[in-house]
Amino acid sequence: MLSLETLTQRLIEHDLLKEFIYQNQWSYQTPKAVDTLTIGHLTYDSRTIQEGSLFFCKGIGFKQSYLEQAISAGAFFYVAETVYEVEHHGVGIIVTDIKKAMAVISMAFYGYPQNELKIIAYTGTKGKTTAAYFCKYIMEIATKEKTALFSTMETILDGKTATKSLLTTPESLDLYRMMREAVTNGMSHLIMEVSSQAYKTNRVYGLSFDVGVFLNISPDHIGAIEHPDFDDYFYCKRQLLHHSKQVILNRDSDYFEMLAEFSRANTSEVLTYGQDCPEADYRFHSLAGGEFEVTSHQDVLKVTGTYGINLLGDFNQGNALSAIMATSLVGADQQAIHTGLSKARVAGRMEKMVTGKGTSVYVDYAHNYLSLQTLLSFVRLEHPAGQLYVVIGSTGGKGVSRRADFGRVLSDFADVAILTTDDPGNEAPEMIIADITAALVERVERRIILDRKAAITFALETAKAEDVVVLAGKGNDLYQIVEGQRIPYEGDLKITETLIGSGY
Ligand SMILES: CC(=O)N[C@H]1[C@@H](OP(=O)(O)OP(=O)(O)OC[C@H]2O[C@@H](n3ccc(=O)[nH]c3=O)[C@H](O)[C@@H]2O)O[C@H](CO)[C@@H](O)[C@@H]1O[C@H](C)C(=O)N[C@@H](C)C(=O)N[C@H](CCC(=O)O)C(=O)O
Ligand SMILES: Nc1ncnc2c1ncn2[C@@H]1O[C@H](COP(=O)(O)OP(=O)(O)OP(=O)(O)O)[C@@H](O)[C@H]1O
Repeated sequence: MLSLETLTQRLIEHDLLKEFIYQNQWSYQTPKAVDTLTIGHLTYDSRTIQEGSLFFCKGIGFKQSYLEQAISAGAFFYVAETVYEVEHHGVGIIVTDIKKAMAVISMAFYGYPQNELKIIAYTGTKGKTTAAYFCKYIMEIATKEKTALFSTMETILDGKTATKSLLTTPESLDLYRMMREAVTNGMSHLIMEVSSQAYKTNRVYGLSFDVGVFLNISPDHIGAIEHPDFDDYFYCKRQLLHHSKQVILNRDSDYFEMLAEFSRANTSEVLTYGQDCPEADYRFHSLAGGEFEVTSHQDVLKVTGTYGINLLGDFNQGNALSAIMATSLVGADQQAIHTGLSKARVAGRMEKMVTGKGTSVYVDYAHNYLSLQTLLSFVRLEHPAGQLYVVIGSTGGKGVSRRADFGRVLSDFADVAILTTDDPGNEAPEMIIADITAALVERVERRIILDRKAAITFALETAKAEDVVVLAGKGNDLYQIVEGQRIPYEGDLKITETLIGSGY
């Protein structure tokens, strides 16, 4: 519940209020006749109105007819950036920025649940989900299942029940609604991923985190519906550093010095980590068998020692170290950290299988330059002999620059590129593939097989024992996005398991 009076105060504090419209009159003050009213429900979807709802008119695809539908379904309040010529007996609240206003109103409506949670927030081009899951496994033990999670893959509000997420970072209204639900469920901690889009579209406007972790940065998400250029992408991403009480930075990240400067401008609580990096506050060194050793000149967190994780790749050890530091900062002890990390699994990330004839097969969610480059260089090091087969496509409608990037990375590492379908959206997969092959050097053998299952089957059939097959891009996605629809897909993992089971 929220009184109209409080809502007005909050909007004024944030300099967001333009005017009220009530009975065709405008005013800057709350209209007298309604200033004692309270708001009992918020929504930005005209199909979910309740009697007396406040409706947010927001979004690129917004139409006046949605407001008309909302009013006729009983919305008494609407918030918008412009006055709409509609028949309305309720209150129009006109603001300068609808997404900021939605964030400010939502946090007030849900009673500032962020103040009742210790929040770890992750950003970076790659590794957010993996590191968030490392934290989740640790905090599950440390808090006895009182940790919520908002990740790209799943949302957990009661410490154990996972539902599929729609966005990496939810819209502000959903964010605060879910935080409140988590608090009501007894959660004390929250781990969340913060995308660059979340800052660009003010989903996290006004929100501060207890610990903010910046993993890495590399050009991505640049295109018509995301960021106009790298500068904008990087600017949005580094906003996390201004909104975190304590910051953890990866010394091995590009632009580290700049990130450190931004962080220090906001907080003196900056900790760094890195691989075999003497300047880092915490360093990790890879040992045999997937273990790694953490050392520090001054172990304020009391976390030095040897740890083991199930995920391959030294980059995942870096992700794990960031999780060790972040969870320690919010109260996890070393025992919980050890146990949590040893149990952690992240579906579709670095899952390795071996076929009957002995070919190693990796299923991994790598779907941009940084991740594919990291993945293939790791696989090359692990399997220096034999040919490297890569089954890969690229998404339609967004991240267009990834296609040429994939061509370049495949040129550097792959022997055989099997080009296939990966969420083509409204584009023809053949055209996406043509963009990839345009950047592919002659040396790399190529084969176009649009049906992804057939492409995987071909790779497993053709690769010899000493060869290695990488199935990149889809991770554990069980759908293909085609023309706005999620079409069910068996999944790279399941297909591979079935093929191996049937004698491959
Ligand atoms: C730019 C942006 O923030 N887009 C999100 C945003 O869209 P929008 O505000 O423009 O709204 P819209 O979908 O155009 O619809 C307009 C409004 O009409 C309403 N409506 C619609 C139909 C109707 O009958 N009645 C009605 O009221 C809708 O509820 C909506 O409020 O709000 C929608 C939910 O209301 C999201 O689905 C949508 O995500 C888009 C599709 C999306 O997928 N964005 C991606 C790029 C994204 O944000 N990705 C990042 C991860 C990227 C990374 O890895 O870094 C993420 O955080 O997920
Ligand atoms: N620290 C890292 N550096 C480079 N690549 C990484 C790192 N961590 C993970 N990856 C690669 O990126 C892929 C995706 O990992 P993950 O899902 O954790 O990242 P994400 O940041 O959540 O990605 P997205 O924004 O696409 O959801 C992994 O499958 C792996 O190939």
